[in-house]
Amino acid sequence: MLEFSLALTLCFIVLFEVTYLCFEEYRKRSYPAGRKGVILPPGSLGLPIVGETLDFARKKVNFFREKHLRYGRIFKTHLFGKPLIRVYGAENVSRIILGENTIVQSSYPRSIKALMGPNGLIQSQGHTHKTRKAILMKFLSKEFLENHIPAFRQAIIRRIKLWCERSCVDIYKESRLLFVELSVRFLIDINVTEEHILGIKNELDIITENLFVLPIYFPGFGYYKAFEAKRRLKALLYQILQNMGKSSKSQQSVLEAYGTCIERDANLKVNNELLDSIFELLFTGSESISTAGFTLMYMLAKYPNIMKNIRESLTTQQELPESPSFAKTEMTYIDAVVKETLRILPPVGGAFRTILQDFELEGYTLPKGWSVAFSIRETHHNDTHIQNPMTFDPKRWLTSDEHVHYSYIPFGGGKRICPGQAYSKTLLKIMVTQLARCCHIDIVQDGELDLWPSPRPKSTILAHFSLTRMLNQRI
Ligand code: HEM
Repeated sequence: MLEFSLALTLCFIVLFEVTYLCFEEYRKRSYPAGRKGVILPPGSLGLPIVGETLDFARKKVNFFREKHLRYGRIFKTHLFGKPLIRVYGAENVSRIILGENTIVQSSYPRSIKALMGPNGLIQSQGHTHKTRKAILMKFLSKEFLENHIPAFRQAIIRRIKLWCERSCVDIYKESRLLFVELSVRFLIDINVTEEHILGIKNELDIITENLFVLPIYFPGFGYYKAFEAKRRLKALLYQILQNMGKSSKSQQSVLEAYGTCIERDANLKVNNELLDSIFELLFTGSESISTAGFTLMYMLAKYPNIMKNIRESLTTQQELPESPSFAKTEMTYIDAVVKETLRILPPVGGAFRTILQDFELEGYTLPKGWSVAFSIRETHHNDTHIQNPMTFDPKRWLTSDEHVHYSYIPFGGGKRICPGQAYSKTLLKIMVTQLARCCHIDIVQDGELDLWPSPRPKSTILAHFSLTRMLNQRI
């Protein structure tokens, strides 16, 4: 009898959910139709509820490419249960970025929101977002980073030495390990053990692999695996934070900043909110930068002339990355290599927003309640302000004035601009400098790249690192 009532209740819940989804679907699809003057962007909303998600899952990046080729810079579709408008191009992107909190609001797919939890920066809005971000930006600023440059440099050199001792190296995997290590040491504690770093990296890997999945919390499903990995990771962080306190004051600062910001107990008492925030920072702080580290190493190995140019461009001053001038703003050849790699292979392909009120782009209405995504990758590859966009040419940033606002946006812009921009550029520059000064990189096993959700090898890419000069040597 009990089983029968349970089954009946379950049926009722499922029926209710399906009816609700159908109603929501109908409401969203029909919302703008029939209203005078409303012209929706071209494209198709596909099947009810699933929309065009299945087609997208099959084609990934080619899905967007094909649609943009067919419809131009703006089209409508229906992905992950929501109608979506996708745009690219400096003018469209700037309208969306600058419209934060007025016409649009930052939003992430449901699976990411649930994983990150409500306590972090990415889900906060308005005043809370502004305060948290200001504090974080201060501790990730160039000035603050300069104190840490010698420590970063040592950690990078140590990894490069290990790569040179091996016959070949999986550059994607090693880049992840390097940047997870740097994030953990910088954001949490310099003294974290190698074993803990490996543990954190393994859990982050599971989360990354299961980020864009159906939100089904049941053993065996990707969503469940990601949540379990987050639970284990938080337990690991708890252990590390409990044992902390012996590390240097400057190393505690990022943590302190976040702790204060969420009104943590003054003497480093670890609570769930703090763990969620540290988790978000660790995740965002190692995900995109390790992709950038991988693509940079790949480009350096693929284009030996770029390595040669970097070596030639290194003056004695620039060879010492711990010198303050390293973090200055003038464009050097190394800056240009980093910048061009982030342009041609942006680690974050685009960003999502929820539309708060109807507005127009290119003569089309973007209706309230729908999602809009601006594409960073398509803007970098197709924007008319950039000449020969598919050519990898770092020199373009030295010789011409190609930078038109919002045609180059690897870190986004406006209120939601990436707070890790200075941190990432500094670390990537140190890595490139050390590699160019002391190493020769040969690809031993090449392969194609997948661009969704971020650039990564379809199958393992192996490289051989050989020392051409002693690391750690100042000349
Ligand atoms: C090459 C490396 C990186 C790239 C290309 C990158 C890219 C981006 C982009 C495009 C956004 C904006 C998303 C949007 O507009 O919705 C963003 C946001 C964010 N990034 Fe990064 N990121 C990188 C490294 C980092 C690092 C190292 C950290 C942390 C230390 C970090 C933390 C964040 C956070 C917390 C946000 C959300 C900001 C907000 O909502 O206000 N990122 N990132």
